[in-house]
Parts: sequence; C-alpha cells; structure tokens
Amino acid sequence: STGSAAAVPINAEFDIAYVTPVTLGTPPQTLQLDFDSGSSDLWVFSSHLPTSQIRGQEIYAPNKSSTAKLLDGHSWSITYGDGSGSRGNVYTDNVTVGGLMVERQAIECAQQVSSSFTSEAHIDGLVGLGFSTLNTVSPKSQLTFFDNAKGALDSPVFTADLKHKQAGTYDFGFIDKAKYTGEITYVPVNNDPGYWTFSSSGYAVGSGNFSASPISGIADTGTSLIYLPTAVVTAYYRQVQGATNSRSYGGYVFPCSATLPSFTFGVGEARFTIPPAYMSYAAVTPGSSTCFGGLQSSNGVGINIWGDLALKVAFVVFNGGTPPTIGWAAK
Ligand SMILES: O=C(CNCCc1c[nH]c2ccccc12)Nc1scc(-c2ccccc2)c1C(=O)NCc1ccccc1
Repeated sequence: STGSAAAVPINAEFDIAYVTPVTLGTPPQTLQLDFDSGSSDLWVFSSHLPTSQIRGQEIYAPNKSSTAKLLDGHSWSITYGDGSGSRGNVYTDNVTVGGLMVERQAIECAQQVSSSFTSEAHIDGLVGLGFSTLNTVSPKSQLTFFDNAKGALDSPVFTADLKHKQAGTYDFGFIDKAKYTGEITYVPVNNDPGYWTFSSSGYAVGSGNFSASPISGIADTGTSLIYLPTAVVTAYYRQVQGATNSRSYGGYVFPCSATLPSFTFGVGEARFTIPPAYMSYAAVTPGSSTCFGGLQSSNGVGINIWGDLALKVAFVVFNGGTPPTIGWAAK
C-alpha cells in the first residue's frame, strides 16, 4: 500500500509549520495535523479539552466514532524544547492519511494544551514520525502511524517534499521520481534516542568556500528553523550588516532591509543552497523593521536541528528499513 497527502503551510507570510488532512474514526472526522519527524506522539485537540483551550481548532470526539476504543489506564504528556506541550488520555481508532489507513492507531486525546497551541488555530494536533522509542504514552508506549503502517507499505519509507509558501506533499511507501532531480544521496541515521539524526558534511555562507566539517543534527519537519553550532551561525551573521544576537528576541535579528547571503549545507558530496529570501523568517513583531533570522544557534537546544527551512530546499527520503537511512535530493 501507499499514501500521499498535501503538506500545506499554515501562514501565507512565512512557513511556520505545515499541516496535512488526516481522517480519524467512523464516520470520518478530518483534522489538520502537523507531521513531525522530531517527535513520536500522534496527539489531537479533542472533546476532552476545556473549551477555554480551543480557539478555532477542529477536535476529535472519540465518543462519536463507532470504531474508537479507550486504551484503559493509559495517559500521555509531552513537552517540547520550546516549552510548549500537552497531555491527556488515549484511544485507538482508524487513521487515514492520503488513502493509507491504519486500524487501531493510538490517538492521544488532549485534555490540556499549552497556550502556544491554543493560539495556533491552524494546527489541530501532531502526527509524530520520529522513532517510536520517543513515544510518551504510559504505562505502555505506542507505535507511530509510520511504524504501524510500515509492514503494509510497498517500501518502508516516507518522503517529505516541503515547499516555500506553497503546498508540498508527504508520501508513504514509495519514492516519486517526479519530485526530484539527479541522484538521492543516502547517509546513515543514528536513531538513538529516537530522532532522524544524520551527519551533514559541512556548510558555506554565500559564495564563500565550503567548510568541510561534519555537523550531526536531526531532520525535523516539526521545527520551522535551522539551529546550528555557534561557529556556523556567527560565520553567517558576520556577513549581515546590523545583525545582533538579541537576548530580548531570543536569537539573531537584523534590519529587514539587510542584504542576506545564501546558506549552503552538504549531505555527502551533495550541496543544498537556501536562497537569501528564505533566510529571513519574520519581523519580530508585525510591522517591525527588525527581522528574525531563519538560522539560529543550537547552543540552548542541545542538538542541531535541520528544520523546515532546510527541508524545503530538498526532497527527503526517511528510510525506515534496517538500518534506517535518510536520503537527500535536489528538486
Ligand atoms: O520538538 C521537536 C519537534 N516537534 C515540535 C512540535 C512543536 C512545538 N511547538 C510547536 C508549535 C507549532 C507547531 C509544532 C510545534 N523538535 C525538537 S528536538 C529539540 C528541540 C528543542 C530542545 C530544546 C530547546 C529548543 C528546541 C525541539 C523543539 O522543541 N522544536 C520545536 C521548537 C524549537 C524552537 C522554537 C520553537 C519550537
């Protein structure tokens, strides 16, 4: 079997996150969920949430689904590095993504969500696509949608074709040759503790020479920006007039009128270049002439993160075979 579904950016201005329609239960309830290779819980806004925590999101009501079953005595609680989080109870039900159905998928129903999720009206929950070792359900951890689907897939892979300010796709079970050019460069994945961790072969700032130094980081569709070591980030912002590392804004900012260099990263012998226009994320506050950079330091993060900003300049194959690998191709 295979599946294919759209990945739609939730904001016209800049790509904060991408959502994909997912149908849950019988009769089908459709929610817009953020596919997240940087975590491993499938959780949704649900009928168990206080209405004060729902602001425009669609909810999943298990008691309206004839195929929903309570996973008795199980709960979940997740906190992301940015301090956001949610928690609740667990049901199993049918979950369908782009024609691919998984029966008895653990659906983690939120009973509480943090304010940042309440204020994100376009995100009805997340579909974790990290390794199931990161799943937070207790006392028995649950498998991700991809792990549950894997055995039935033509090939144990999913691919991400994210785009700038336009809809891309997530495909399951096949590699669509029409979505990339040239060869796919595959590199090993270290799935301990459960992220899609790979080694980038180096980087270049603008037209500068390529610095061939391995950078270990995670391929994370759930994080908007790129978080890299300070040496890389200072080399980049040294080329940006007026750039500063702002404590108040929590990262590198610069005048929105500044000329930005491109940023190139390597995967094996392959090179991927993020154009200057993508490297400015947003004005720090609406209408401000100070802009927040798409490249930030991983100092406070603890790991390097290749988020949507890096993923959207490539076609990326998440190969869940044995051993797992990750493939990057131009498009
Ligand atoms: O959690 C994920 C992927 N799911 C994100 C779901 C999500 C969390 N708010 C969301 C808001 C909207 C949509 C999805 C999400 N990735 C990782 S690995 C390490 C860190 C981390 C660890 C320590 C410090 C910082 C990061 C994160 C992290 O917190 N990223 C989100 C972020 C990172 C920086 C700034 C903001 C968010």
